Amino acid sequence: MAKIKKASESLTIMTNIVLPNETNSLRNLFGGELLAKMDRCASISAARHCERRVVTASVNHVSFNHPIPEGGVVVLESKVSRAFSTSMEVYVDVWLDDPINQKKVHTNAGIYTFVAVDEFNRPIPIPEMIPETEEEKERFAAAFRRKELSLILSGRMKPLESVELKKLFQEPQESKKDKK
Ligand SMILES: CCCCCCCCCCCCCCCC(=O)SCCNC(=O)CCNC(=O)[C@H](O)C(C)(C)COP(=O)(O)OP(=O)(O)OC[C@H]1O[C@@H](n2cnc3c(N)ncnc32)[C@H](O)[C@@H]1OP(=O)(O)O
Repeated sequence: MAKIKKASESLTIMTNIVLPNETNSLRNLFGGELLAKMDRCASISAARHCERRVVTASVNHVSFNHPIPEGGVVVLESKVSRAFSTSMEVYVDVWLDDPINQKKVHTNAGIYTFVAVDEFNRPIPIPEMIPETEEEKERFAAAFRRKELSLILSGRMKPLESVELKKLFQEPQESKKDKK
């Protein structure tokens, strides 16, 4: 197995048409259906990166920005945004694609954490990941903060133990001097 992989090697694209049994009373794609599709897409990206079995450890963020109507073509695109020791963050973007008018609307984004596990479901080390594009680099840079936040929210880390997250709430030394 490669020790270092590119973000693009985990790219996974899933395209579906929204069927009536997947919709809510407004005849838009039901949120829970979308979450399941996002989890499936992201888990394939995670497995592609680490070439191992993976489990979902947390769903860190999902935004619902635009409804997806019955009959709509929904495109999910996921990639590993950062690999840690045994866990990895996966970013999922969702678009509503109108193939007739050739328009694409970004409807959702989700951030998932997966852990690679062995046959006894114990976490195992995964390859490092290198971001290449500007977007991959931005997502990579912010992923450590998000991991800390997720660990704090799940009770696995105390807020004061965080490194990157804490920096967001600390005033820069320069501005402190200015106030004196
Ligand atoms: C060759 C193969 C080809 C395959 C080809 C097919 C491809 C197609 C793939 C289909 C793949 C199916 C995908 C099913 C996806 C589900 O549906 S899985 C079902 C739902 N999930 C579960 O049941 C998981 C249940 N939880 C667990 O088993 C354990 O809690 C876990 C997640 C394994 C963690 O175990 P643990 O003993 O607590 O381990 P611990 O060392 O504390 O943490 C491990 C890592 O997770 C991180 N972590 C733990 N919790 C969190 C959290 N809340 N937030 C952030 N990070 C966290 C830790 O920080 C640590 O990270 P690293 O610093 O090591 O990177």
